[in-house]
Amino acid sequence: MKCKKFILKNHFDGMPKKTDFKLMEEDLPPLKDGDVLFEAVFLSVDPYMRAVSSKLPIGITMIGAQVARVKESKHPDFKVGDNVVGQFGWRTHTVANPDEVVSGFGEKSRPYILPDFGDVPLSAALGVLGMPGNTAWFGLTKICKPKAGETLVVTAAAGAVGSLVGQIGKILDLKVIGFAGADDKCKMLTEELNFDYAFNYKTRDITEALKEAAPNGVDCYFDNVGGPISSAVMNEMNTFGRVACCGSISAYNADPKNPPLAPVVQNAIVLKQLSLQGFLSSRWKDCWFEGIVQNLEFIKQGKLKFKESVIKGFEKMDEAFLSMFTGDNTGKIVIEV
Ligand SMILES: NC(=O)C1=CN([C@@H]2O[C@H](COP(=O)(O)OP(=O)(O)OC[C@H]3O[C@@H](n4cnc5c(N)ncnc54)[C@H](OP(=O)(O)O)[C@@H]3O)[C@@H](O)[C@H]2O)C=CC1
Ligand SMILES: CCCCCC(=O)/C=C/[C@@H]1[C@@H](C/C=C\CCCC(=O)O)[C@@H](O)C[C@H]1O
Repeated sequence: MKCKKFILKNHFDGMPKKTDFKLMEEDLPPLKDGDVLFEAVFLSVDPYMRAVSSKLPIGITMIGAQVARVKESKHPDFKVGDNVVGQFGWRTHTVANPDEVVSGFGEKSRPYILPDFGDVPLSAALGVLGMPGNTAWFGLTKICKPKAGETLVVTAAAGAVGSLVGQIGKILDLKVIGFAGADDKCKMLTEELNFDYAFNYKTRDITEALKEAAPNGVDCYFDNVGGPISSAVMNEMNTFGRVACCGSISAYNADPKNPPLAPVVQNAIVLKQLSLQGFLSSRWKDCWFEGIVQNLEFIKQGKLKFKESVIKGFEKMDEAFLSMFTGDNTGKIVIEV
Protein backbone atom coordinates (compact mmCIF):
# COMPACT_ATOMS: atom_id res chain seq x y z
CA MET A 1 0.00 0.00 0.00
CA LYS A 2 1.17 3.52 -0.77
CA CYS A 3 0.69 6.79 1.10
CA LYS A 4 0.95 10.38 -0.04
CA LYS A 5 3.12 12.78 1.91
CA PHE A 6 4.55 16.29 1.66
CA ILE A 7 8.23 16.77 2.24
CA LEU A 8 10.13 19.98 2.92
CA LYS A 9 11.96 20.64 -0.33
CA ASN A 10 13.66 23.91 0.63
CA HIS A 11 14.08 25.81 3.83
CA PHE A 12 11.66 28.74 3.76
CA ASP A 13 13.09 32.07 2.77
CA GLY A 14 10.64 34.73 3.95
CA MET A 15 7.05 33.88 3.14
CA PRO A 16 6.72 30.11 2.48
CA LYS A 17 6.00 29.17 -1.16
CA LYS A 18 4.35 26.19 -2.83
CA THR A 19 7.71 25.33 -4.37
CA ASP A 20 9.14 24.76 -0.87
CA PHE A 21 7.15 21.52 -0.67
CA LYS A 22 7.07 18.33 -2.71
CA LEU A 23 4.14 15.91 -2.81
CA MET A 24 5.42 12.33 -2.96
CA GLU A 25 4.32 8.74 -2.66
CA GLU A 26 5.79 6.23 -0.23
CA ASP A 27 5.37 2.47 0.13
CA LEU A 28 4.06 1.53 3.55
CA PRO A 29 5.77 -1.33 5.40
CA PRO A 30 3.82 -4.38 6.59
CA LEU A 31 2.61 -4.19 10.19
CA LYS A 32 4.81 -5.72 12.89
CA ASP A 33 3.52 -6.71 16.32
CA GLY A 34 2.51 -3.52 18.13
CA ASP A 35 2.01 -1.54 14.90
CA VAL A 36 -1.13 0.22 13.75
CA LEU A 37 -2.16 1.46 10.30
CA PHE A 38 -3.65 4.95 10.63
CA GLU A 39 -5.52 6.74 7.86
CA ALA A 40 -5.68 10.54 8.02
CA VAL A 41 -9.17 12.06 8.13
CA PHE A 42 -8.32 15.69 8.99
CA LEU A 43 -4.90 17.32 9.10
CA SER A 44 -3.73 20.45 10.84
CA VAL A 45 -1.53 23.28 9.68
CA ASP A 46 -0.24 25.55 12.43
CA PRO A 47 2.04 28.59 12.55
CA TYR A 48 4.73 26.81 14.60
CA MET A 49 5.50 24.61 11.58
CA ARG A 50 7.05 27.63 9.88
CA ALA A 51 9.34 28.37 12.81
CA VAL A 52 10.23 24.80 13.70
CA SER A 53 10.85 23.44 10.21
CA SER A 54 13.65 25.94 9.61
CA LYS A 55 15.64 23.97 12.20
CA LEU A 56 14.87 20.58 10.63
CA PRO A 57 16.70 18.93 7.71
CA ILE A 58 15.54 19.34 4.15
CA GLY A 59 13.69 16.25 2.95
CA ILE A 60 11.79 15.59 6.20
CA THR A 61 8.10 14.84 6.02
CA MET A 62 6.38 18.07 7.08
CA ILE A 63 5.55 17.89 10.76
CA GLY A 64 2.17 18.15 12.41
CA ALA A 65 -0.90 16.58 13.95
CA GLN A 66 -3.82 14.83 12.31
CA VAL A 67 -7.04 13.13 13.19
CA ALA A 68 -6.63 9.60 11.91
CA ARG A 69 -8.71 6.44 11.92
CA VAL A 70 -7.33 3.02 12.82
CA LYS A 71 -7.59 0.78 9.73
CA GLU A 72 -5.59 -2.22 10.97
CA SER A 73 -4.12 -2.92 14.38
CA LYS A 74 -1.61 -5.22 15.99
CA HIS A 75 -1.65 -3.16 19.21
CA PRO A 76 -3.89 -4.16 22.12
CA ASP A 77 -4.94 -0.56 22.97
CA PHE A 78 -6.00 0.49 19.46
CA LYS A 79 -9.05 -0.99 17.71
CA VAL A 80 -10.09 -0.75 14.07
CA GLY A 81 -12.41 2.29 13.80
CA ASP A 82 -10.86 4.23 16.71
CA ASN A 83 -10.26 7.89 15.95
CA VAL A 84 -7.02 9.32 17.28
CA VAL A 85 -4.98 12.51 17.27
CA GLY A 86 -1.43 11.67 16.27
CA GLN A 87 1.74 13.57 15.41
CA PHE A 88 2.23 11.76 12.10
CA GLY A 89 3.04 14.75 9.90
CA TRP A 90 1.64 15.64 6.50
CA ARG A 91 0.85 12.12 5.27
CA THR A 92 -2.30 10.25 4.32
CA HIS A 93 -1.38 6.91 5.94
CA THR A 94 1.02 5.92 8.66
CA VAL A 95 2.24 2.61 9.98
CA ALA A 96 3.62 3.12 13.47
CA ASN A 97 3.82 1.62 16.92
CA PRO A 98 1.86 4.19 19.00
CA ASP A 99 4.25 3.72 21.90
CA GLU A 100 7.14 4.94 19.76
CA VAL A 101 5.69 7.96 17.92
CA VAL A 102 7.88 11.04 18.21
CA SER A 103 6.63 14.51 17.22
CA GLY A 104 8.35 16.67 14.63
CA PHE A 105 10.15 18.53 17.40
CA GLY A 106 11.48 15.37 19.00
CA GLU A 107 9.08 14.76 21.90
CA LYS A 108 7.59 11.33 22.53
CA SER A 109 3.96 11.73 21.62
CA ARG A 110 1.62 8.77 21.94
CA PRO A 111 -1.49 9.18 19.76
CA TYR A 112 -4.59 9.58 21.91
CA ILE A 113 -7.95 8.01 21.24
CA LEU A 114 -10.69 10.59 20.91
CA PRO A 115 -13.69 10.51 23.21
CA ASP A 116 -17.19 10.91 21.79
CA PHE A 117 -17.72 14.59 20.94
CA GLY A 118 -21.47 14.19 20.42
CA ASP A 119 -22.64 16.60 17.71
CA VAL A 120 -19.27 18.34 17.46
CA PRO A 121 -17.35 17.31 14.32
CA LEU A 122 -14.14 15.28 14.61
CA SER A 123 -12.16 18.10 13.01
CA ALA A 124 -12.61 20.00 16.29
CA ALA A 125 -9.98 17.68 17.77
CA LEU A 126 -7.42 19.81 15.91
CA GLY A 127 -9.00 23.09 17.01
CA VAL A 128 -11.32 23.98 19.86
CA LEU A 129 -11.15 20.45 21.32
CA GLY A 130 -7.43 20.06 20.79
CA MET A 131 -4.17 21.97 20.89
CA PRO A 132 -5.48 25.47 20.01
CA GLY A 133 -8.43 25.12 22.41
CA ASN A 134 -6.14 24.06 25.23
CA THR A 135 -3.70 26.84 24.37
CA ALA A 136 -6.55 29.31 24.79
CA TRP A 137 -8.01 27.79 27.97
CA PHE A 138 -4.80 27.08 29.86
CA GLY A 139 -2.90 30.09 28.51
CA LEU A 140 -5.63 32.52 29.51
CA THR A 141 -6.54 31.03 32.88
CA LYS A 142 -3.10 29.95 34.08
CA ILE A 143 -0.87 32.66 32.62
CA CYS A 144 -3.08 35.76 32.41
CA LYS A 145 -4.93 34.75 35.61
CA PRO A 146 -7.78 37.14 34.83
CA LYS A 147 -10.26 38.45 37.41
CA ALA A 148 -13.86 39.29 36.56
CA GLY A 149 -14.21 42.90 35.41
CA GLU A 150 -10.67 43.16 34.06
CA THR A 151 -9.79 44.11 30.50
CA LEU A 152 -8.24 41.59 28.12
CA VAL A 153 -6.60 42.26 24.76
CA VAL A 154 -6.00 39.44 22.30
CA THR A 155 -4.20 39.59 18.96
CA ALA A 156 -4.71 37.34 15.90
CA ALA A 157 -8.16 37.48 17.47
CA ALA A 158 -10.07 35.86 14.60
CA GLY A 159 -7.70 32.90 14.39
CA ALA A 160 -7.79 29.43 15.90
CA VAL A 161 -6.45 30.39 19.33
CA GLY A 162 -7.44 34.07 19.49
CA SER A 163 -11.12 33.55 18.67
CA LEU A 164 -11.38 31.14 21.61
CA VAL A 165 -9.34 33.28 24.02
CA GLY A 166 -11.71 36.23 23.51
CA GLN A 167 -14.84 34.13 24.01
CA ILE A 168 -13.45 32.44 27.11
CA GLY A 169 -12.57 35.92 28.34
CA LYS A 170 -16.23 36.88 27.99
CA ILE A 171 -17.31 33.70 29.82
CA LEU A 172 -14.99 34.82 32.64
CA ASP A 173 -16.65 38.27 32.70
CA LEU A 174 -13.82 40.24 31.19
CA LYS A 175 -13.98 43.20 28.85
CA VAL A 176 -12.51 41.79 25.63
CA ILE A 177 -10.76 43.72 22.89
CA GLY A 178 -9.50 41.90 19.79
CA PHE A 179 -7.18 42.92 16.99
CA ALA A 180 -7.44 41.21 13.60
CA GLY A 181 -6.35 41.97 10.07
CA ALA A 182 -9.65 42.51 8.23
CA ASP A 183 -12.87 44.44 8.76
CA ASP A 184 -15.08 41.39 8.17
CA LYS A 185 -13.11 39.47 10.81
CA CYS A 186 -13.65 42.32 13.29
CA LYS A 187 -17.37 42.40 12.50
CA MET A 188 -17.57 38.65 13.11
CA LEU A 189 -15.79 39.02 16.46
CA THR A 190 -18.19 41.61 17.86
CA GLU A 191 -21.39 40.42 16.16
CA GLU A 192 -20.99 36.65 16.48
CA LEU A 193 -18.37 35.93 19.11
CA ASN A 194 -19.39 38.45 21.76
CA PHE A 195 -16.15 40.51 21.79
CA ASP A 196 -16.73 44.00 23.18
CA TYR A 197 -14.46 45.67 20.63
CA ALA A 198 -12.47 44.51 17.62
CA PHE A 199 -10.11 46.63 15.55
CA ASN A 200 -8.36 46.11 12.24
CA TYR A 201 -4.69 46.48 13.09
CA LYS A 202 -3.92 47.20 9.43
CA THR A 203 -6.03 50.36 9.40
CA ARG A 204 -6.25 51.48 13.06
CA ASP A 205 -3.53 52.87 15.26
CA ILE A 206 -3.26 50.41 18.18
CA THR A 207 -2.65 53.02 20.89
CA GLU A 208 -5.54 55.18 19.70
CA ALA A 209 -7.86 52.17 19.54
CA LEU A 210 -6.95 51.18 23.09
CA LYS A 211 -7.41 54.73 24.42
CA GLU A 212 -10.94 54.50 23.02
CA ALA A 213 -11.83 50.93 24.07
CA ALA A 214 -9.81 50.63 27.28
CA PRO A 215 -9.63 54.12 28.81
CA ASN A 216 -8.86 52.52 32.19
CA GLY A 217 -6.02 50.42 30.79
CA VAL A 218 -5.41 46.78 29.93
CA ASP A 219 -4.93 44.11 32.61
CA CYS A 220 -4.32 41.00 30.53
CA TYR A 221 -2.72 40.65 27.12
CA PHE A 222 -2.80 37.35 25.23
CA ASP A 223 -0.04 37.92 22.70
CA ASN A 224 -0.21 35.88 19.51
CA VAL A 225 1.75 38.19 17.23
CA GLY A 226 4.68 39.94 18.95
CA GLY A 227 6.36 42.92 17.28
CA PRO A 228 5.20 46.55 17.26
CA ILE A 229 1.53 45.70 17.89
CA SER A 230 2.51 44.02 21.15
CA SER A 231 4.77 46.87 22.19
CA ALA A 232 1.86 49.27 21.70
CA VAL A 233 -0.48 47.07 23.77
CA MET A 234 2.04 46.71 26.60
CA ASN A 235 2.39 50.46 26.81
CA GLU A 236 -1.33 50.66 27.62
CA MET A 237 -1.25 48.14 30.45
CA ASN A 238 -2.14 48.68 34.08
CA THR A 239 0.09 48.08 37.08
CA PHE A 240 0.63 44.36 37.66
CA GLY A 241 -0.74 43.55 34.20
CA ARG A 242 -0.09 40.02 32.88
CA VAL A 243 1.06 39.10 29.39
CA ALA A 244 0.69 35.54 28.09
CA CYS A 245 3.37 35.28 25.39
CA CYS A 246 1.79 32.66 23.16
CA GLY A 247 3.39 33.32 19.78
CA SER A 248 4.92 35.95 17.52
CA ILE A 249 3.57 35.22 14.07
CA SER A 250 4.42 38.75 12.89
CA ALA A 251 8.07 37.68 12.78
CA TYR A 252 7.97 34.01 11.71
CA ASN A 253 8.79 34.90 8.11
CA ALA A 254 11.49 37.41 9.00
CA ASP A 255 15.12 37.01 8.05
CA PRO A 256 16.72 35.64 11.25
CA LYS A 257 19.90 37.57 10.44
CA ASN A 258 17.96 40.78 10.17
CA PRO A 259 15.01 40.48 12.57
CA PRO A 260 12.37 43.22 12.78
CA LEU A 261 12.82 45.74 15.57
CA ALA A 262 9.88 46.58 17.81
CA PRO A 263 9.65 49.67 20.03
CA VAL A 264 11.30 49.17 23.42
CA VAL A 265 8.83 48.00 26.10
CA GLN A 266 11.11 47.84 29.13
CA ASN A 267 9.80 51.13 30.56
CA ALA A 268 6.26 49.79 30.62
CA ILE A 269 7.40 46.46 32.05
CA VAL A 270 9.33 48.14 34.87
CA LEU A 271 7.07 51.06 35.69
CA LYS A 272 3.84 49.04 35.46
CA GLN A 273 5.48 45.99 37.07
CA LEU A 274 4.16 43.74 34.31
CA SER A 275 4.60 39.97 34.27
CA LEU A 276 5.38 38.43 30.89
CA GLN A 277 5.41 34.68 30.62
CA GLY A 278 6.00 32.46 27.62
CA PHE A 279 4.32 29.10 27.46
CA LEU A 280 3.71 26.05 25.29
CA SER A 281 0.38 24.31 25.57
CA SER A 282 2.27 21.06 26.09
CA ARG A 283 3.01 22.32 29.63
CA TRP A 284 -0.47 21.03 30.47
CA LYS A 285 -0.12 17.64 28.77
CA ASP A 286 -0.80 15.87 32.08
CA CYS A 287 -4.23 17.50 32.32
CA TRP A 288 -4.85 17.75 28.54
CA PHE A 289 -8.32 16.21 28.70
CA GLU A 290 -9.44 18.68 31.39
CA GLY A 291 -9.09 21.46 28.81
CA ILE A 292 -10.94 19.45 26.17
CA VAL A 293 -13.77 18.58 28.55
CA GLN A 294 -14.05 22.23 29.67
CA ASN A 295 -14.25 23.60 26.13
CA LEU A 296 -16.72 20.87 25.11
CA GLU A 297 -18.86 21.86 28.08
CA PHE A 298 -18.76 25.53 27.02
CA ILE A 299 -19.82 24.51 23.49
CA LYS A 300 -22.71 22.41 24.80
CA GLN A 301 -23.81 25.33 27.01
CA GLY A 302 -23.88 27.53 23.88
CA LYS A 303 -21.20 29.84 25.35
CA LEU A 304 -18.33 28.95 23.00
CA LYS A 305 -18.54 28.99 19.21
CA PHE A 306 -15.82 27.67 17.00
CA LYS A 307 -14.96 28.71 13.48
CA GLU A 308 -13.20 26.46 11.01
CA SER A 309 -11.75 27.12 7.58
CA VAL A 310 -12.01 23.65 6.06
CA ILE A 311 -9.96 22.98 2.94
CA LYS A 312 -10.80 19.83 1.02
CA GLY A 313 -8.10 17.63 -0.47
CA PHE A 314 -4.80 16.40 0.96
CA GLU A 315 -3.04 17.89 -2.07
CA LYS A 316 -3.95 21.36 -0.75
CA MET A 317 -1.96 21.06 2.51
CA ASP A 318 0.65 23.46 1.16
CA GLU A 319 -1.91 26.08 0.11
CA ALA A 320 -3.67 25.76 3.46
CA PHE A 321 -0.38 26.35 5.26
CA LEU A 322 0.43 29.44 3.19
CA SER A 323 -2.99 30.95 3.83
CA MET A 324 -2.25 31.40 7.56
CA PHE A 325 0.46 33.89 6.75
CA THR A 326 -1.76 35.92 4.44
CA GLY A 327 -4.58 35.92 7.00
CA ASP A 328 -6.99 34.06 4.70
CA ASN A 329 -8.23 31.85 7.52
CA THR A 330 -10.91 32.54 10.08
CA GLY A 331 -10.71 30.21 13.06
CA LYS A 332 -8.89 26.91 12.74
CA ILE A 333 -7.68 25.75 9.34
CA VAL A 334 -8.18 22.03 8.84
CA ILE A 335 -7.59 19.94 5.76
CA GLU A 336 -10.18 17.28 5.04
CA VAL A 337 -8.66 14.38 3.14
N1 LIG B 1 2.38 28.70 22.77
C1 LIG B 1 1.68 27.72 22.25
O1 LIG B 1 1.60 26.60 22.77
C2 LIG B 1 0.94 27.98 20.99
C3 LIG B 1 1.17 29.12 20.29
N2 LIG B 1 0.49 29.40 19.16
C4 LIG B 1 0.73 30.69 18.53
O2 LIG B 1 -0.47 31.42 18.54
C5 LIG B 1 -0.53 32.27 17.42
C6 LIG B 1 -1.82 32.03 16.67
O3 LIG B 1 -1.84 30.69 16.20
P1 LIG B 1 -3.15 30.08 15.54
O4 LIG B 1 -4.33 30.55 16.29
O5 LIG B 1 -2.94 28.65 15.35
O6 LIG B 1 -3.13 30.76 14.11
P2 LIG B 1 -4.28 31.63 13.46
O7 LIG B 1 -5.45 30.79 13.18
O8 LIG B 1 -4.45 32.83 14.30
O9 LIG B 1 -3.65 32.02 12.05
C7 LIG B 1 -2.67 32.92 11.97
C8 LIG B 1 -3.25 34.37 11.89
O10 LIG B 1 -2.22 35.26 12.23
C9 LIG B 1 -2.48 36.50 11.65
N3 LIG B 1 -1.23 37.03 11.12
C10 LIG B 1 -0.49 36.53 10.11
N4 LIG B 1 0.60 37.29 9.89
C11 LIG B 1 0.49 38.31 10.79
C12 LIG B 1 1.30 39.45 11.07
N5 LIG B 1 2.40 39.71 10.36
N6 LIG B 1 0.91 40.30 12.05
C13 LIG B 1 -0.22 40.06 12.77
N7 LIG B 1 -1.02 39.00 12.55
C14 LIG B 1 -0.66 38.15 11.57
C15 LIG B 1 -3.49 36.26 10.52
O11 LIG B 1 -4.71 36.86 10.89
P3 LIG B 1 -5.04 38.43 10.59
O12 LIG B 1 -5.98 38.44 9.45
O13 LIG B 1 -5.63 38.87 11.87
O14 LIG B 1 -3.73 39.10 10.27
C16 LIG B 1 -3.65 34.77 10.48
O15 LIG B 1 -4.97 34.37 10.17
C17 LIG B 1 0.72 31.99 16.60
O16 LIG B 1 1.69 32.92 16.95
C18 LIG B 1 1.13 30.61 17.07
O17 LIG B 1 2.50 30.38 16.88
C19 LIG B 1 -0.45 28.55 18.67
C20 LIG B 1 -0.71 27.38 19.30
C21 LIG B 1 0.00 26.97 20.49
C1 LIG C 1 9.04 27.86 17.50
C2 LIG C 1 7.91 28.85 17.48
C3 LIG C 1 6.79 28.39 18.34
C4 LIG C 1 5.80 29.45 18.47
C5 LIG C 1 4.72 29.16 19.42
C6 LIG C 1 3.87 28.03 18.98
O1 LIG C 1 3.13 28.13 18.01
C7 LIG C 1 3.96 26.83 19.74
C8 LIG C 1 3.26 25.75 19.42
C9 LIG C 1 3.40 24.50 20.20
C10 LIG C 1 4.06 23.40 19.43
C11 LIG C 1 5.52 23.31 19.70
C12 LIG C 1 6.27 24.21 18.89
C13 LIG C 1 7.61 24.32 19.04
C14 LIG C 1 8.37 23.54 20.01
C15 LIG C 1 9.83 23.68 19.77
C16 LIG C 1 10.52 22.87 20.78
C17 LIG C 1 11.99 23.00 20.66
O2 LIG C 1 12.50 23.56 19.68
O3 LIG C 1 12.62 22.54 21.58
C18 LIG C 1 3.38 22.16 19.94
O4 LIG C 1 3.80 21.82 21.22
C19 LIG C 1 1.99 22.59 19.98
C20 LIG C 1 2.03 23.97 20.55
O5 LIG C 1 1.92 23.89 21.93
